[in-house]
Amino acid sequence: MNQADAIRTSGLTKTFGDLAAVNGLDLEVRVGEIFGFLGPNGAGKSTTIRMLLDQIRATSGTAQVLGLDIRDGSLEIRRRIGYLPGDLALYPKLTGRQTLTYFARLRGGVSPAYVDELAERLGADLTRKVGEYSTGNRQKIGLIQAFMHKPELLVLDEPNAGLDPLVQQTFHEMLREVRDDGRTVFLSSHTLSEVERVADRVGIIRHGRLVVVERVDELKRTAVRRLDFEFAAPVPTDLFAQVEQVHDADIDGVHARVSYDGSVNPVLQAAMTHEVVNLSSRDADLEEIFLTYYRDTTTPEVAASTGADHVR
Ligand SMILES: Nc1ncnc2c1ncn2[C@@H]1O[C@H](COP(=O)(O)OP(=O)(O)OP(=O)(O)O)[C@@H](O)[C@H]1O
Repeated sequence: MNQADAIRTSGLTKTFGDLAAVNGLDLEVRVGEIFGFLGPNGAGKSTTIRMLLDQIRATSGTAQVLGLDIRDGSLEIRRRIGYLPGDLALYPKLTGRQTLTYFARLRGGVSPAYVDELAERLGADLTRKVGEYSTGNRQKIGLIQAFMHKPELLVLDEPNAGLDPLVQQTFHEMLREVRDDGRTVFLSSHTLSEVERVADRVGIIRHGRLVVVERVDELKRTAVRRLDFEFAAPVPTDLFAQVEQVHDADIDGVHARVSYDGSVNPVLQAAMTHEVVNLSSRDADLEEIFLTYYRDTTTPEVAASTGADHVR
């Protein structure tokens, strides 16, 4: 194992009956990076995390977290990481403060002053009973307990749930500080915009398989680009149908919005068969590349029966 890997999985697989929730996952998360684990609902993100934390057993494959085998080293792994589960269960009769004190006692080595600092930064109300909390405040308690012992690795399952934009900003600052400290963040999300803002690299998972791992800046560089045309007269709706580089062409009379990748020349050549009066291009948009990987929204079962499981 590479010393620089905080998480490494090899052929990690979990099946539930006929369903391969996670299918042959090969993943490397490096020490000191913020890694975004991105995929729509049901893609296999939580199942992966639960295997890494030994909450469920892999059907096959192996994995190490902080160099430790996920089965043999599970106790030490839990001690050394901070974890925010997707379905955080809290005792409703305790206040936020009592809840955090309880977690801190279980862990040991937590500075109360640091807990206060985190609570203040996130604007968490620790005085009320957890049962009376909003989703956002519950999430803040979950984040504080994950961060409070300054773990080497943070594993966060959908951490943004219920956080308002200002708190999200603070939370992202906290993630960057963890990275600047040489520690690692593994962040699962189905929201591209969240991951795009904060992650160094992303892995996109779909139907239990990793379809791409890439640096965010590189994804942006190679992402789908957009040209908006205005023509002198209405153009046929299939004007770009033969252009291989074109992903989508939305043509409405004299206006055409075209997304493409690769060379722009064939796109322009097709457009120039008509009189162009205006042309604007837009920067690469990660949302579009994300959609490229998710173009097929059919379920695995349907995809298997129609053979429509194409990832571009
Ligand atoms: N205990 C289980 N028994 C049966 N199927 C399960 C179980 N846990 C998860 N699954 C299925 O495995 C697939 C992956 O689920 P998982 O929760 O890992 O997805 P996810 O990417 O985390 O999505 P979400 O954001 O909705 O939590 C889904 O089809 C889910 O229904």
